[in-house]
Amino acid sequence: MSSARQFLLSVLPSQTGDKTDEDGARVPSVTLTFAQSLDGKIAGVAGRQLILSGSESMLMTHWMRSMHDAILVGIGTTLNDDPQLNVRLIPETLRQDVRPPRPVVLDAYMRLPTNCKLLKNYSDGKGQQPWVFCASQECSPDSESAHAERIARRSTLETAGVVVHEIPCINGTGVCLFQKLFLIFRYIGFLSIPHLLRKLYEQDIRSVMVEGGATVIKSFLNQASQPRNTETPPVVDTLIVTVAPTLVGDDGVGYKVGFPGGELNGIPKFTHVRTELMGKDTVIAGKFI
Ligand SMILES: NC(=O)C1=CN([C@@H]2O[C@H](COP(=O)(O)OP(=O)(O)OC[C@H]3O[C@@H](n4cnc5c(N)ncnc54)[C@H](O)[C@@H]3O)[C@@H](O)[C@H]2O)C=CC1
Ligand SMILES: Nc1nc(O)c(N)c(N[C@@H]2O[C@H](COP(=O)(O)O)[C@@H](O)[C@H]2O)n1
Repeated sequence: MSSARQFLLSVLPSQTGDKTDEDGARVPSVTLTFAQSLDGKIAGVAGRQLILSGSESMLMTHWMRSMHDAILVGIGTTLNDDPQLNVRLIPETLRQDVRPPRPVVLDAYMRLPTNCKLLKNYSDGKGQQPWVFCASQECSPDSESAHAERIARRSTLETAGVVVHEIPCINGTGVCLFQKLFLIFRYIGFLSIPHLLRKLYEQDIRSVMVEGGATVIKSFLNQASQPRNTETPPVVDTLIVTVAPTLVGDDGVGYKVGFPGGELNGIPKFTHVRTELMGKDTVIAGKFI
């Protein structure tokens, strides 16, 4: 067995399919993963895509993709990188048992371009049919033209081969009006991650690998920091970060953790599990507690 595969099997949770959220609803296990430079950047100036991972850790990422039912990115990454999110690097002889993962895009306003690689790969048989999660009607402006535009976008995407799922946006249910207005303003166009995970489980997704980008990483780290009762597992189970021995500089794109105004405000509790050298890169895996 390849050493990257062994590493992953030792750090990823076994897929029992019995994970539940705070309200007892079934949800998939979540792995958050990305590659960063020594100075904590995930992309170059103005978001330019950087190949940070060397061949060994990139192969590990493809093995990781093969061990998850779905690979999720935000629309920012899709527009910027035009990613494929499939399993290409595993040697042909070992690929027979690999089930291609489902590409999933968080895309509140259905901006996914119909000429993207995800759709091209699907039509060429090189990837699964992509799913877009968009904002449900109640999160969208309530005007006739906005309604018509939503229907038109959905129809364009579906005709191009996308499966569109509607879920609510972050709306501050259960908080006071002031906080609610703050949340709606701050997270405009952000989909509710608890609703996303439930919907994914309903669609037979038992494990999801979240690849980024910066905004999505912050959202999932924030979810991992949410207070919960002791029996409920964290929303994000595993964090696997590839650290490349390179510096990008202050103009590169980093990711943020937590919120100002409190030492541990929004910073999830994390415990180290294993570190492995893969070629030039260091791959660090840990769990949230
Ligand atoms: N080094 C690495 O491993 C990776 C680097 N990247 C880089 O990240 C950059 C893209 O990052 P971003 O622009 O921040 O885009 P992103 O991929 O994080 O997408 C963010 C967008 O997704 C939508 N969204 C809907 N619901 C959301 C939610 N609950 N939470 C967060 N976003 C939600 C919003 O429109 C939001 O603006 C690119 O430069 C790309 O190259 C992306 C993935 C991995
Ligand atoms: N593991 C890893 N290392 C890097 O150096 C990266 N830039 C990324 N980026 C992620 O992979 C997506 C591209 O995937 P495809 O090769 O097109 O399948 C990119 O959009 C990021 O999500 N990851």
